[in-house]
Amino acid sequence: MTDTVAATAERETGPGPGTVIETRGLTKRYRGGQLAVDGLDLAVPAGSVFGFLGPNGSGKTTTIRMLMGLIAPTSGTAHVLGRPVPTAARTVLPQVGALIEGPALYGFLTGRANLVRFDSADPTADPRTRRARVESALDRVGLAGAAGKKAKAYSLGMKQRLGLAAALLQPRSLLVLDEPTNGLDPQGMREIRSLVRELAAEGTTVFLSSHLLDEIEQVCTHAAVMARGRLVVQGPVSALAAGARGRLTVTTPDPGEAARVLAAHGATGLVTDGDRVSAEAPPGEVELADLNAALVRGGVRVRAFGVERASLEDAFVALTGEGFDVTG
Ligand SMILES: Nc1ncnc2c1ncn2[C@@H]1O[C@H](COP(=O)(O)OP(=O)(O)OP(=O)(O)O)[C@@H](O)[C@H]1O
Repeated sequence: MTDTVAATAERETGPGPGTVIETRGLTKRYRGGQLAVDGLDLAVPAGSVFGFLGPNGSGKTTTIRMLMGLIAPTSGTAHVLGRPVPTAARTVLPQVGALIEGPALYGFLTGRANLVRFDSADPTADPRTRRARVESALDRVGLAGAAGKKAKAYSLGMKQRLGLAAALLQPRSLLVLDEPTNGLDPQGMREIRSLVRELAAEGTTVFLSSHLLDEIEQVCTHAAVMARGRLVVQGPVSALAAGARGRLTVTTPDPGEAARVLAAHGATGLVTDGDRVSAEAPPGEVELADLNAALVRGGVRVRAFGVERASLEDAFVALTGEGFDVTG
């Protein structure tokens, strides 16, 4: 209700003060005719870690490229930090750190020398304080020890961190990261995720795309879900997951009987897997204790009984009717 009122007010006055990225009807049709992004209305709140989630090909990179002024939308509008893009891209983008499609590094230069190069390419960067900025960015991403090595000797994770260091040479109000953990090993993923959390704790809004649901659940406060170029849903991660009901799971040596009793009590979506029987969690008015009592009355020996919290994956499946490639 409140959201509707706020959304209406926003529509009349342009982007809200607390919104760092906002799009209206943003659409991109590539020259070949492919409709990559279709009428996208995105609202990224300031201070959020915003996950832009969707399977490969759902339009995430195309959206990010429009937000960064790299390609023009076919129709619709986009505002970044309150300014329209691509029109105001030159004034707004210096405040945005971006890591898109892997950093452009020179393999024959050291990590440090790569950063010096990035910093020198920034006309607003004072050369007298360059060294300090570079060292602080290296330190920030945990590369101070490896700064003297050539970039071609870096692991993928280190290259990704060097790219982030480049994005962090200047203080940024917004970081836009396209699949920042793609191709990284679990350790590399953990490092990037903890860095994202640290940056967010300092007040930087982070917008990151991912096709990994568990990643979004681990680091993001908010998320938008894309499927085939369209926005499926957006909002706080907790609310998205809560939108899907969890699953009731019974562990028992009598799974056949348990399934029969649950079905007799109206349970739907029954799945039996060894000694575990699960079903859609019943609606709120059904008292779980009564269901458990019915199982016991029916002669089912219950080892464990409970409702598992719904995950964002459950929400995605419920919303799109599609499975999700969770492991990448
Ligand atoms: N330059 C292009 N010309 C034509 N079609 C394109 C172009 N770039 C992307 N597409 C198509 O647009 C759709 C959306 O692609 P996009 O790269 O934005 O998705 P994505 O969600 O970022 O996926 P991925 O993670 O695989 O990059 C896909 O069907 C893709 O094939």
